[in-house]
Amino acid sequence: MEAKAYGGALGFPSDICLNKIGRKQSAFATRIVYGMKVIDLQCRTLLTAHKIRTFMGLSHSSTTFGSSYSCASFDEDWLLKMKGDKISSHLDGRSVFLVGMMGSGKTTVGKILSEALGYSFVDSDKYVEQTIGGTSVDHIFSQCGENFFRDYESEALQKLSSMRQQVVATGGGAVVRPINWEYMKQGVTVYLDVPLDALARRIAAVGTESRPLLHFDSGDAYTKVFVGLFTLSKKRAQSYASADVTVSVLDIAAALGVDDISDVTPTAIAAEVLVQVEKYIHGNTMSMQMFP
Ligand SMILES: Nc1ncnc2c1ncn2[C@@H]1O[C@H](COP(=O)(O)OP(=O)(O)OP(=O)(O)O)[C@@H](O)[C@H]1O
Ligand SMILES: O=C(O)C1=C[C@@H](O)[C@@H](O)[C@H](O)C1
Repeated sequence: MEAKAYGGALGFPSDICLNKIGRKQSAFATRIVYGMKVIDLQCRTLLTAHKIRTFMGLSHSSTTFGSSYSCASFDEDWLLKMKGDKISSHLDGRSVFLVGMMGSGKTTVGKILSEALGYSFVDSDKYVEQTIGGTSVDHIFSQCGENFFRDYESEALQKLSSMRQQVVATGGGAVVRPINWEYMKQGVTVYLDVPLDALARRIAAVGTESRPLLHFDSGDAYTKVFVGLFTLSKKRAQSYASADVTVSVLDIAAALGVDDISDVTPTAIAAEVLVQVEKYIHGNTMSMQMFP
């Protein structure tokens, strides 16, 4: 959706994608990325984005980049990249492991995050599938059982933990084996905390074919998925809490002032991950300085 915003007041035309939510998200990304310099940066960013687009011959389009979410606009991506470059240097090559329930956005957010950090993206479920000759997770579960899958999952995490500069989207159940934490803690672990209701809505919408622990034969998809997720989350809550960093989508929605958390874009979540990872790294550095 196109909208004249900000730019007009500055004396240049703006066609940046800013609908009602998009405007809030864009402001939010700016705010959380750069703290107090909000207004100044919004203006500079939009001006820069405008200049770059003019240079690229895009000044009359409402192009969005890298995402099917219409609010992930050019300025957000640019800000995210700036922030990602900074955090990347602090991470010193350490990987980021995203943990969370099925459907929490580890893959979607992880891809955005990896681009911002200049890291590779790996999906540990896909890694396991490739190791076992392209067999799907669903097929592995049905033919060989969950334990068989978990063994390969642990092996995958061990291998991935020895690599650097990767954003790893782990399987939803990777947190249940304590040994996996030893592997993942070679990097920074981030828990994406999304309410079960939103997860159930997302998963019911796409189906459960690729999610063997949530299979159902018939009936109301949402309710069955919700009940399945509820049971799993009860068992896993403590494990997820072991992550170095928690990013709560509810908190982001509250900061944005939006009622429906489905209005919180993956880009806004990725931005918040960067902010929380930075805090975590600084906290660790400070305590190392205080207690040498
Ligand atoms: N912030 C978001 N808002 C709305 N939908 C989202 C958001 N993030 C992810 N989704 C959608 O939710 C579904 C699940 O996302 P994704 O595959 O990234 O989750 P996941 O944590 O990797 O899941 P799994 O562990 O089952 O592989 C996808 O259809 C995706 O498009
Ligand atoms: O939550 C889980 O236990 C799972 C999540 C998926 O990512 C897959 O790893 C598999 O379907 C199991």
